[in-house]
Amino acid sequence: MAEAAGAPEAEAAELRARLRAVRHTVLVLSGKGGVGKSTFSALLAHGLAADETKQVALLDIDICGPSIPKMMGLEGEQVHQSGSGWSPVYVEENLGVMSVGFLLSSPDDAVIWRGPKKNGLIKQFLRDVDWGEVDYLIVDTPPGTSDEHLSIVQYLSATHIDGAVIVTTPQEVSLQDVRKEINFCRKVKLPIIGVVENMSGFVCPKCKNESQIFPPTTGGAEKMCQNLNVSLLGKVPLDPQIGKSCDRGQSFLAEAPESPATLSYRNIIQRIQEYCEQRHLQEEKIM
Ligand SMILES: Nc1ncnc2c1ncn2[C@@H]1O[C@H](COP(=O)(O)OP(=O)(O)OP(=O)(O)O)[C@@H](O)[C@H]1O
Ligand code: SF4
Repeated sequence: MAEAAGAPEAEAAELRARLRAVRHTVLVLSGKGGVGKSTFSALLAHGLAADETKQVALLDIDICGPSIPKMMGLEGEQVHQSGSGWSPVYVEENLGVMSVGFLLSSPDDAVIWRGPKKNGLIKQFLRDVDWGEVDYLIVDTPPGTSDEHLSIVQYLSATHIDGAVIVTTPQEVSLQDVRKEINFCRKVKLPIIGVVENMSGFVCPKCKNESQIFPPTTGGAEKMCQNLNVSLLGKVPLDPQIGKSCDRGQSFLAEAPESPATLSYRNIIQRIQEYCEQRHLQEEKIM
């Protein structure tokens, strides 16, 4: 990736110093709102942190609608300042979270900020949060391709990004926006780890029969991924328990280990880990 496009060298050096101990960075994107991107980011973080030998960080840059504090059971928490920067809020010893939600006096406070102020905050999150040694930094972004996306890609290009995961539903309206998202990634040279089709059918908990709630009109994410030469990481079925667990701030993966949605999540998380490890090995070979 082009070195720190948009970030002057001194700034890039500061970011590199701060994020030096981050091994892998994964951005979570979606074309549309409400497709389950923040849920995916939260469960990806939980799933990775289930391995106690891994240190995981979750950064929520959805500045106008931060939902991560509630999903991670951290509502009402505040950011603490230490000598070495802002301290993340920890869910577990190996799972730290930073969100603009921790800076708001009430969860209902609307954050209506203009581009430069949002960009300033994103930079501050990357430069000032003391994550320590981290195996995976997961970044939950706002829907679409906005100023925040450009900023985070520009700032993180000072270090490195393993790639992006794009979350969609099978509906054509959502898939259309994913195509835009893929074009954005290609334009800014952000590698695409793959696409996740969320809310992909419903497995009846009683009879295990699968129904399609959002019938895809053009072959769904699978066909789109084939056409655009992007990996489909997996399909996550609808499960009403996901919303309930998230609203309670609990990990759905731990609460419903046998659910088809959990099994699908586990496969997807494993594929993301394999991708990141592979990329790391390739980078080591180049260096
Ligand atoms: N597979 C699923 N089955 C059932 N409900 C789901 C599933 N995935 C997400 N949800 C629910 O869908 C709703 C929207 O999810 P979420 O907030 O993660 O979307 P989002 O894409 O991050 O939205 P936004 O970008 O607008 O914040 C939530 O209530 C969540 O619990
Ligand atoms: S088959 Fe249909 S009605 Fe019967 S239990 Fe399953 S989802 Fe419910």
